[in-house]
Amino acid sequence: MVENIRLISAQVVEEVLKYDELIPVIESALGKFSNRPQSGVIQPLRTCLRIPAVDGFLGVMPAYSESDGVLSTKLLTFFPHNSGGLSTHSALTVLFHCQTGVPTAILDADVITAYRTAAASAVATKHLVSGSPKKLAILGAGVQARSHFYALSHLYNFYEVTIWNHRPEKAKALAAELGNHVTSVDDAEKAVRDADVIVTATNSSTPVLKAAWVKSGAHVNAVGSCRPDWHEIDPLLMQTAAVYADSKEAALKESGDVIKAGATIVAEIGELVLGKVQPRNSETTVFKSLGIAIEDAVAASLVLSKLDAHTASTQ
Ligand SMILES: NC(=O)C1=CN([C@@H]2O[C@H](COP(=O)(O)OP(=O)(O)OC[C@H]3O[C@@H](n4cnc5c(N)ncnc54)[C@H](O)[C@@H]3O)[C@@H](O)[C@H]2O)C=CC1
Ligand SMILES: O=C([O-])C1=[NH+]CCC1
Repeated sequence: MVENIRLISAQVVEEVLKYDELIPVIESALGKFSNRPQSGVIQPLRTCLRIPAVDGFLGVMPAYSESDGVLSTKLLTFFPHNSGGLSTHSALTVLFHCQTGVPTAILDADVITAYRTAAASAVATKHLVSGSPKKLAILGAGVQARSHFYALSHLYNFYEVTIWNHRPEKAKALAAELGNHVTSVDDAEKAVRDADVIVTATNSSTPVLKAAWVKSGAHVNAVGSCRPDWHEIDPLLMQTAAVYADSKEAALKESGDVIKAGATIVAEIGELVLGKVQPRNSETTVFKSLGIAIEDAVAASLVLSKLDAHTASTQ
């Protein structure tokens, strides 16, 4: 059995996974997730095994989508104190044959996690922001900061992009890598001033974004602090903005931003995708992203179908 399992490296994933294909796939998955089980999606809340010694966790994230023909589980570790070039998140996705249950592939899921999370934020932004946002601000300068820049830039032509990080040298390096309309800003308040779209993607356990800094009508993709006792957003913003989530169940159990602020979730992004809920114009919005297993399942399936198409075209 093990000899027939395909092993897909991060490098191969990076070569084939493109936002023009991934964003619609994630959009469809979010819709199906919010219409489960009728849509054929089955996905429980992930199991997070805490590792107190390193302040981290091991997450187990199974998902099944009948219509996509995909059964998978992602195994993910978050070790926030990793340093010296070692990434804080490590992930594998295992795919199984839907009829036989036989494992078919193991994918390095580091790149998938970076891309599918940013693709979900792109979907949320598309449904919650009207018109053409001009300024993007990113708090954090790690893996998710980079993937969010590319996914959101795939949808919009930002005139200005600012990056803040608690270690300014990382923000400077990322800004230099991303292009000449991207600048690093040492003060988080200045970085988000007048921003139309804000991304928070840090490992902070305390708020990095204050309500008073956010322009009225702006949209925030709140990507970090996926733990019930960590928060990255000022509770006042969570209480006053219209808050959306990828999963209401996950937001209420896993998100310190939601739990500590006692925030109300207006709707899931999938409900917007399905047209079940209409966004209210011009309100300040927050997308509380936790990351859901169905995103990993369909992204992994997309990678394999791209590889299969490539193989077929070269035979
Ligand atoms: N919603 C989702 O689906 C996903 C969420 N995440 C979360 O997004 C966040 C960022 O993830 P990555 O970019 O992969 O991590 P990373 O480790 O690559 O980057 C984290 C960034 O946060 C900064 N940082 C670390 N400690 C900080 C502190 N105390 N205050 C302010 N900034 C601090 C680092 O300098 C770095 O710029 C994490 O909280 C992670 O758990 C990650 C993957 C998926
Ligand atoms: O869904 C995911 O992969 C993650 N959510 C929080 C950390 C990683």
